[in-house]
Amino acid sequence: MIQIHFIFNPIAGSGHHSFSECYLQDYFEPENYNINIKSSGYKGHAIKLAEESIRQKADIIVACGGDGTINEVASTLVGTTIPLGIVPIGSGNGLASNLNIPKSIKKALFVIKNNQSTKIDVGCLNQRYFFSNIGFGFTASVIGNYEASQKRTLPHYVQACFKSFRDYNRKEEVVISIDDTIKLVNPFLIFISNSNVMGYSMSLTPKASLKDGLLDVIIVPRISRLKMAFFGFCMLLKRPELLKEVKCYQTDRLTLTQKNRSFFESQIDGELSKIKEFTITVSLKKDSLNVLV
Ligand SMILES: Nc1ncnc2c1ncn2[C@@H]1O[C@H](COP(=O)(O)OP(=O)(O)OP(=O)(O)O)[C@@H](O)[C@H]1O
Repeated sequence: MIQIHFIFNPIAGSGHHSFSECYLQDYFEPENYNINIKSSGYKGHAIKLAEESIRQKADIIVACGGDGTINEVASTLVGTTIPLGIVPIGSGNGLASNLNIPKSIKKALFVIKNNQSTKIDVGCLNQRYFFSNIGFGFTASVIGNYEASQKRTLPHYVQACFKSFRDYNRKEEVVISIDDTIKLVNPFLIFISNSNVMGYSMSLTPKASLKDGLLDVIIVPRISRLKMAFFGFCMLLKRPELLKEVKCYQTDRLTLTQKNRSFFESQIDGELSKIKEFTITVSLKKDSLNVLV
């Protein structure tokens, strides 16, 4: 008997999805599968639910939600042999897009049933994991405004971008050490990605791969509002390098040190996070998560 656990975020995306045992039994027949459905009740709850599923000897754990839910569930599975299934019912669904997991729930369930897994790299920010991307500066500001809107839809994401475009004016100096290069930057944004999709099919790192053992890094220094608007346009074209100030790197490790503050305002897989450290190390664990694709 296969123990399959579904961890479902009821507020992900439109917030209109629900999963019943009866519905899932159409895909996972009761003769072969024991279905366990858990609903997360608050931010971070999916971590506890997934840890409980591991103790309950789940054979497959499925994250039903967006990149935030995937982050919570997958973080407990790094380094284990338990495969992660994904039903992408979030708003951005960056990781699922990179993995070509269909947005149709029915098709995503068939992918899980098919039981083909692949190993992907996992990003580490100090002690935390990320699977899609992390960002500082403007990208964290956008996520802050997006979360404040309390709605997880594309129009609210676009509104959050415009609000940050209008208001964002932070001055911070960060020392970045990548491979043998050390530089002091006053960034508009720093974006570090394992995946080639940010969410909503947009990308700042179209060449990133979940399997290449490398993180793709984009650093944009402080620029004028006109250039910010041009950069937004380049992002829609998936050609961020068209702005000449953009610096792109590929590496498996970098460190960021704040010059004047004792914390980093960041987004981790699309969730706002304040990191109370002067220095952070970002690295990669190669092939450390099994995902059903
Ligand atoms: N019952 C709940 N009430 C409030 N927040 C929740 C609840 N369950 C989970 N969360 C939180 O909701 C946040 C958003 O979830 P998730 O990322 O899955 O959806 P999304 O933002 O719509 O999708 P995406 O990240 O792909 O855009 C996560 O931080 C998660 O911890």
